[in-house]
Amino acid sequence: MTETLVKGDMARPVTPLGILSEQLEKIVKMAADANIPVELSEALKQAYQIATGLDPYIEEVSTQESKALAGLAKKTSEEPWSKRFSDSDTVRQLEQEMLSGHIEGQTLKMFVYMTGAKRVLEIGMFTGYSALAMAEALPEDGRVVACEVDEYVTNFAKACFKESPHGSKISVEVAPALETLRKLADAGESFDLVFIDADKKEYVDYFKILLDKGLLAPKGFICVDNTLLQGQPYLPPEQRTPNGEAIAQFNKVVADDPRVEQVLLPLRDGLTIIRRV
Ligand SMILES: C[S@@+](CC[C@H](N)C(=O)[O-])C[C@H]1O[C@@H](n2cnc3c(N)ncnc32)[C@H](O)[C@@H]1O
Repeated sequence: MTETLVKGDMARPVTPLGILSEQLEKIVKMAADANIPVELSEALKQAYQIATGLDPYIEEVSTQESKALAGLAKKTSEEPWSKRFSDSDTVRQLEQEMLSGHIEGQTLKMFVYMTGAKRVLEIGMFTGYSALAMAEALPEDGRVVACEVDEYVTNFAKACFKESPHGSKISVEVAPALETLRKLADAGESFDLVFIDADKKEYVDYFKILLDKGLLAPKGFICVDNTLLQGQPYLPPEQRTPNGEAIAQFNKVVADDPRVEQVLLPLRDGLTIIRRV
């Protein structure tokens, strides 16, 4: 089984491991029709099993998501996103694969618990999975400020937040994220934990504003999603999409910035954790 998200039209692999598993599946099928040595066939099968078994196993032994999060993920997978865009309900083409999901959500929850964060900023909310996951780990007086540019998906998320006792900890700023970040900085706000997950081409700008304008609290952490972007940053540059190129540049900017230390975790599509030194 390759890593795809729940169900819905056109669910597709969106992580390096998911894509690798899909490729291995094709190779195993081709090998079955070819006259190859038994040893090669066995080695291929084992590589396929190791790759495709990893995500289901991690899911199986990690704490299950809450009912509210499971409901939100299901509702997101059932939404006809292409139609919403062609009907001009959404300002851009959104897709179910944007949702971070169980393991990343559980990881973000753990980060909130581990850091004792009280003020969380999310840049790129979509239907609210990661925002709600982090809210679940916050104390009663904790707060998530979520930046989202799309009105339709904001209303979708707000309806889901009502299904959770933690939804009231989330407030949404509906505007281009850079505008919201400048507004929050001007208001003197700062955050213990920031999750960047919006426009890949703006990642460098988000990162710089967070550090330059004091939005990141002195002992705060930034988590950045999709920093492996389907393997593109480490593939030959001619194979990269514009988003892949943007992420490759972002990763280099962070690596070259002496103000921070960071680690890129191979979780899902890549999650980089950054702190100020
Ligand atoms: C990958 S999704 C976020 C997924 C979400 N964090 C989750 O875990 O389910 C990216 C979201 O960022 C929003 N977005 C993209 N560009 C933006 C911008 N410039 N300002 C604010 N939101 C933006 C998109 O509308 C989309 O909903």
